[in-house]
Amino acid sequence: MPINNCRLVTYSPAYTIVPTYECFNRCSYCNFRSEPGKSPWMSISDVESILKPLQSQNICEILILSGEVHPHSSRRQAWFGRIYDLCELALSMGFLPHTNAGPLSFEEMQKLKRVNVSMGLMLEQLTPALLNTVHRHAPSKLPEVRLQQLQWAGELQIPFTTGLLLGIGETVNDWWETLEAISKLHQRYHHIQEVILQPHSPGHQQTFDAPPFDPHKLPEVIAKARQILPPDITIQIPPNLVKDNCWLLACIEAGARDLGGIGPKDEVNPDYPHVQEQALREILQPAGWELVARSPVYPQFDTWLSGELQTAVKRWRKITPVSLLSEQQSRDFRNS
Ligand SMILES: O=c1nc2n(C[C@H](O)[C@H](O)[C@H](O)CO)c3cc(O)ccc3cc-2c(=O)[nH]1
Ligand SMILES: C[C@H]1O[C@@H](n2cnc3c(N)ncnc32)[C@H](O)[C@@H]1O
Ligand code: MET
Ligand code: SF4
Repeated sequence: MPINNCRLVTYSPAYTIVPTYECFNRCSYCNFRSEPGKSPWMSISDVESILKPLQSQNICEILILSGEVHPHSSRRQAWFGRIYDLCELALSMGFLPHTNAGPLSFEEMQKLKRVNVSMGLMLEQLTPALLNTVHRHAPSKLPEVRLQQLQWAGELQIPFTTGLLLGIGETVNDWWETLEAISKLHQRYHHIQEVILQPHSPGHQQTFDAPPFDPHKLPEVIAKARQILPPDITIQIPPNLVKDNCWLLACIEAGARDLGGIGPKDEVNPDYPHVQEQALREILQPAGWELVARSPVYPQFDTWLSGELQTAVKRWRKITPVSLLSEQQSRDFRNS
């Protein structure tokens, strides 16, 4: 089949490191957090022994996903320092780090840019109504704090991942408003590489008593998001949270083109095992979609990275057929 007619869907071969599960926020849908002081922090040598055997496994991304220490806590500096050191270690071992550790100060973001090829933070939903419900005890989820992160990422030229958590008590109109806000910031800074549309998926620990987001609604949300978002932003959906294969395909037909980081465990949704590469291929191929590995930084952002990071990324570009990806992106762009 000529390359032009390939229909491509990407994913990032990834492994997740959790510096700590402790978090001063209590989002009521969370199945990840533990109480402050109750989760030991990962040491550099712990992580080194985890990463060593992964070096021969074609895993490119190390996702650093963390619970949060309060910005005014006396432990904040040590927490941040640990995250920085873990990123530096992963990089020195040949991996490409992507960090989502909640909201950071401008200076913290500036420092982490040196050791991350991209970073991320979900907007969840911008409506302040959630501050009385799921986010009542989660100061990090203040809409203005989250939007500020996206703006700083733009100012600092950090390739950025953001997204919406669907089904946490928001209205349909709230989806479009949150997507419009992402769109607006991207038009100013051109820094958003992907938007995750994440269906709320109840787990064993959460106190928020609501059903999973109805997967039948997802294709419709994706189609409208595709209209609102600029064409150079990729829409990502997590395949482990869209159980039915037909609906996964419907999401792709509706405009999703990426399946996110895939590794041995989804730390955020531990009750929903990641669907592995081969199984995904078997769902996609009969419908004419080819699954392709990508790196955690999209090729159009390579020039925003330091020389050292660019060298690390180039090693992976040799194995990932990015020429195919750029081809698809420009095609999607033309068709939009
Ligand atoms: O396995 C997961 N990966 C998650 N990732 C990883 C993500 O799929 C990749 O790190 C990016 O696509 C970069 O390759 C996130 C990254 C972010 O920046 C923000 C939110 C998430 C959420 C999840 C998640 O719930 N589960
Ligand atoms: C890392 C991201 O994971 C998402 N997240 C947190 N809890 C859940 C859940 N129960 N179901 C789906 N996604 C969740 C949030 O959007 C957070 O920002
Ligand atoms: N605590 C961060 C956030 O909510 C990232 C991990 S959430 C499980 O944004
Ligand atoms: S979702 Fe993130 S911020 Fe909220 S409690 Fe869980 S770890 Fe903390």
